[in-house]
Amino acid sequence: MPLDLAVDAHGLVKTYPGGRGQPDVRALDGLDLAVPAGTVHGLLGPNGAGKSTTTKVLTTLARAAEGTARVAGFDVARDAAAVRRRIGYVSQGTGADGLLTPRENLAMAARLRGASRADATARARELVDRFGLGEAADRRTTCLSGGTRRKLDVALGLVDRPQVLFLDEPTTGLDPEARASMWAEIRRLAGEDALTVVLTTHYLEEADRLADAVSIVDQGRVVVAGSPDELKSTLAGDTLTVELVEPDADAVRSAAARVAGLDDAVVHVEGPTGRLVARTPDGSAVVAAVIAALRDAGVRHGAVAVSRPTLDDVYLRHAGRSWTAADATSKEAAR
Ligand SMILES: Nc1ncnc2c1ncn2[C@@H]1O[C@H](COP(=O)(O)OP(=O)(O)OP(=O)(O)O)[C@@H](O)[C@H]1O
Repeated sequence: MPLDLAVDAHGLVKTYPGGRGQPDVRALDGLDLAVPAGTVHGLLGPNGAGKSTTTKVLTTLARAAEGTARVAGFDVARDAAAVRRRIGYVSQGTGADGLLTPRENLAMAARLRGASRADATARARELVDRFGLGEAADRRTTCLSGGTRRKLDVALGLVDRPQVLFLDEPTTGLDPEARASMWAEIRRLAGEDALTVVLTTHYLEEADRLADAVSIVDQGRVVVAGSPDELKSTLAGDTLTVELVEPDADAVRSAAARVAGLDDAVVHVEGPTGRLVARTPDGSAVVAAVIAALRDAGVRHGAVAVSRPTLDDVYLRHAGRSWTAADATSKEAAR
């Protein structure tokens, strides 16, 4: 493995038993991942894409049936203990004891990892300062806001001074202000300590704003990887979005197919409303033709927008379905 890769994984496969006579679930289906040391890497994918399973394999909590992975220079299967000494892992649930204060939680975590009482107290103080926990550091953890509790979770992942920190959905459930504050914190951590951060997220905006590079995961594979800007710049042209009223999806699709210069058209219907999203080399040149084609097909429409590519469009191009549709499908499947 090149020394500058903090994570280097090839062909990871992991299946879970389906249960109740259902077929097995292939959660990872040949997943590759390369994360340069000192960077923030986003594992981005809709619900059920395989992000958490990837994190579990890389943190030695689960074993892949096939493939290899090295983290901080060590093989996750053969040198699991060496990997564990070099990583921090913050899962989706909290690891903090609600009855203790953040300071006590941090000191206890350090003690559990073998620190003397004095060292544990000093490490807790350092992390309290670093995360700006202030007076919240000495209040019972259950009394804190969601954002502060999540910061404590991240601080707990850093008690052991890891080289690689894995964060599973660090901002799910946080309000926009707490989310922005967490983003700033993660960026600062990576910048100041040459720490490598691998975070899973299903927020496109989070990956776009925070990550040096992203791997877009879909159905257990990485469908495309690169910096958010690189990925977006591979998509020339514009995205055209037309809001629809009580649409008949087939009629919209065939209307879109009749418009020259409209690619990757996807129709998303949600109850009485819907949306047509398509790629086009020049949005302003096709707007009139799209509206005319929809009218001819008897489809009522609302606002029409032309925008520059987003990561949503990158996902659409590489996964063959829109992000919203993929998320909706996996939520449906989970019911
Ligand atoms: N313990 C398990 N037993 C059976 N199936 C599982 C188990 N854990 C995950 N799966 C399935 O494996 C697939 C990948 O799940 P995973 O949790 O890795 O996805 P994810 O991208 O992290 O999704 P989310 O954002 O919802 O956490 C899904 O189909 C999921 O239902």
